[in-house]
Amino acid sequence: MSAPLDFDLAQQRLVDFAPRLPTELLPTRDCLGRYLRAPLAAKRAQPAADLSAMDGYALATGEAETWRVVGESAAGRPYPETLEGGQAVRISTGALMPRGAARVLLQEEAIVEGNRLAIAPGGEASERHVRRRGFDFGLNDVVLGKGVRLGPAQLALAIAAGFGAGRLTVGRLPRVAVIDSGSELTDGAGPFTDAQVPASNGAMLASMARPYASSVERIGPVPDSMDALADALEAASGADVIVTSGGASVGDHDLVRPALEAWGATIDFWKIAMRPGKPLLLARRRDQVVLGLPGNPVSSFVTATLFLQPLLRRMGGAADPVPRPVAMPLATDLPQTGPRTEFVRATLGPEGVRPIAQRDSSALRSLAQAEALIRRPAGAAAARAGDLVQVYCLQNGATA
Ligand SMILES: Nc1nc2c(c(=O)[nH]1)N[C@H]1C(S)=C(S)[C@@H](COP(=O)(O)OP(=O)(O)OC[C@H]3O[C@@H](n4cnc5c(N)ncnc54)[C@H](O)[C@@H]3O)O[C@H]1N2
Ligand code: MOO
Repeated sequence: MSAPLDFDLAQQRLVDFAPRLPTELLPTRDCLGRYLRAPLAAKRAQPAADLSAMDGYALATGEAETWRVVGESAAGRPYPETLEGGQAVRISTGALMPRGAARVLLQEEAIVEGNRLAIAPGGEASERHVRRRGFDFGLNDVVLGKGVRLGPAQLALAIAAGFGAGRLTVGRLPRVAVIDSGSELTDGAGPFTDAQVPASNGAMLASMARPYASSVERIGPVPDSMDALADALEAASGADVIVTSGGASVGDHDLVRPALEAWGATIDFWKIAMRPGKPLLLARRRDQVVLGLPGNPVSSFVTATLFLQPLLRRMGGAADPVPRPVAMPLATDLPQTGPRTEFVRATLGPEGVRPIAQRDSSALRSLAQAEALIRRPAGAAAARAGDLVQVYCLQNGATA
């Protein structure tokens, strides 16, 4: 029996193994959640000209005690003339600085009588209130790199860079099929016998895949038989990624691995030195990737966070598909760890990250409370409150 693979090596192997799907040219408005497959160079500068950052008055360059207000520069309606010495214009936030002006006086610091303008005691006209042309980005600057995910802020940047009515080169997202496997599983409405278990993993995994997939199909639940698994794999033949849950361990009814081999898949790895999630399996048949996740619900969730979502991100074109932990102080002590990298459910608070006492890998209530996973190295000594630990923040839905 081969030793379980080291966690980091396994994650790296998955990233290297993942095939990149072809690119598509999509209207920018349809690109939310896609990964750029080519760097984006700005088609305009932002701002395109010097702007006022505040509401007030743009003052002509040169010294003066008072100024004459000769007009207005409003957003979208610039002042058309060049300011002469001693002249000023009313200006709004975002409006173009007129030619011949370099400083803005805040309206709170202005004394205005008719069209005469003076600086109030303690006030100061300043270049700090001017946003310089191109300070955010210049023409042809690369504003978004290859492999960046287009979330709301990135889409706003692409639109500001001149691509609002254009198209972007993005990766196609994978089609995903999720198979719940286990003869105890049911998706019926009940009443349930004691031997039946609602197939909750399928719904959980499908919702974890959805942001990174073009479609998610659920298959099953499938009973523990080679024939039923063969039929389910066949039904998933249109998917780029097949995710199974359950039947991954070593019991007599754990048939996912032999069923995959009988179906013609090549197993890349099976078993990782992580807790929970040891019986994780990665396989491939032609262009299809199969990720076999353990059936215990917490093991399924943890491996989906650390392997399934990175796999989907990578196939969709992500440059940086693996979630990165951040260092946070522990709110309470943690015991030493065993021979596997451990992932401990936790909540977040002002004092740091607080481990949840319930560690059983089937316990869904504690999973539903979790806002984070603490990552602890294999063979680590006990940790004390206040020690820094590595933390993955989860988008797990329980808090606002
Ligand atoms: N002798 C050994 N036994 C086990 C080992 C081992 O190394 N030697 N590994 C343990 C570990 S670690 C895990 S994790 C489990 C996972 O094994 P499987 O992937 O084969 O999972 P199942 O046995 O099919 O199910 C485990 C548990 O989860 C429930 N389950 C399964 N699928 C779903 C689903 N879709 N929705 C909700 N709940 C599900 C299932 O009913 C079981 O209770 O094996 C250990 N055993
Ligand atoms: O490693 Mo299994 O995934 O306990 O729980």
